[in-house]
Amino acid sequence: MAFDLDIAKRLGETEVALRLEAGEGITVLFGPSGVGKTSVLNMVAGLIRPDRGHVRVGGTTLFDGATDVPVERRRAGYVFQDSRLFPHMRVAANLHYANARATMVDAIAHLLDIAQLFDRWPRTLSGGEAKRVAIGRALLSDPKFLLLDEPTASLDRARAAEVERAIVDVRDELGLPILMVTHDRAEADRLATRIVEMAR
Ligand SMILES: Nc1ncnc2c1ncn2[C@@H]1O[C@H](COP(=O)(O)OP(=O)(O)OP(=O)(O)O)[C@@H](O)[C@H]1O
Repeated sequence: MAFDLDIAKRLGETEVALRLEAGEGITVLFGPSGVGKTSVLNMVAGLIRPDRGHVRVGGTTLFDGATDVPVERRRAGYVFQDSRLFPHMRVAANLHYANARATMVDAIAHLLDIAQLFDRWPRTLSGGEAKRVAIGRALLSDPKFLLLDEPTASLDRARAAEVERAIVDVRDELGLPILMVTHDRAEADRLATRIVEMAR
C-alpha cells in the first residue's frame, strides 16, 4: 500500500477528514478550494499534526496514536504550490542543495528537461520552469514519496502540459508514489491512477 491515510483535524471552522488507501502511481486529491487538500499534504509531510488517525506510507507508520515521525525523517519530497526555490541560489545550487551525487543531478535534470537552466536565477524562470526545478530539488532529497500541491495552478495551458509531462515521466522512470492535489477535474482525469474526492 503506497498511501494509507485516516486523518481528522479541526482547522478553525473547518473539519478536515479523509480516509484513503491507494497503491502505486499517482493518487489525486480533488476538491473545491478550502476543503483541506493542502492540510492533508501537510499532515502527510509532518508539518501539521492530525487530531487523530494514522498516516502510513509504503507500509511505514509516520503517525498514529503512538508514533509521530518528525518531518525531517519522513523522507517526503514536497513540492509546494508556490515552488519556494531559494531565491539567492542559481538553479544548479538549488538542485545541489541536498548534496545528491552529480550523476543523479544530471539524470534528474535530463528527466525534467531543466539542464539548460542551471545558470539561471529563480526570478528569471517561467512558472513552469520553476515548478520543474522545484520537482527536481524535491527528488534530489532522495524521497520515498512525492507530495505535489497544485503543480500546474497559475500556469498557462502549454506550461501546464510541460509540467504534467514531467510528472508522468517521474512516475514512469522513478516509480515513486505520488500524492497530488488539484482542483482541475480534467487534470485529475489525465494524471490520476486513483482520484480521491474531498467534499465539504
Ligand atoms: N491554522 C488554521 N486556522 C484556522 N483555519 C485554518 C488554518 N489552516 C487552514 N485553515 C482553514 O482550513 C481550510 C482548509 O485549508 P486548506 O488550505 O487545507 O484547503 P485547500 O483545500 O488546500 O484549499 P485551496 O485549494 O484553496 O488551497 C480552509 O478553510 C482554511 O481557511
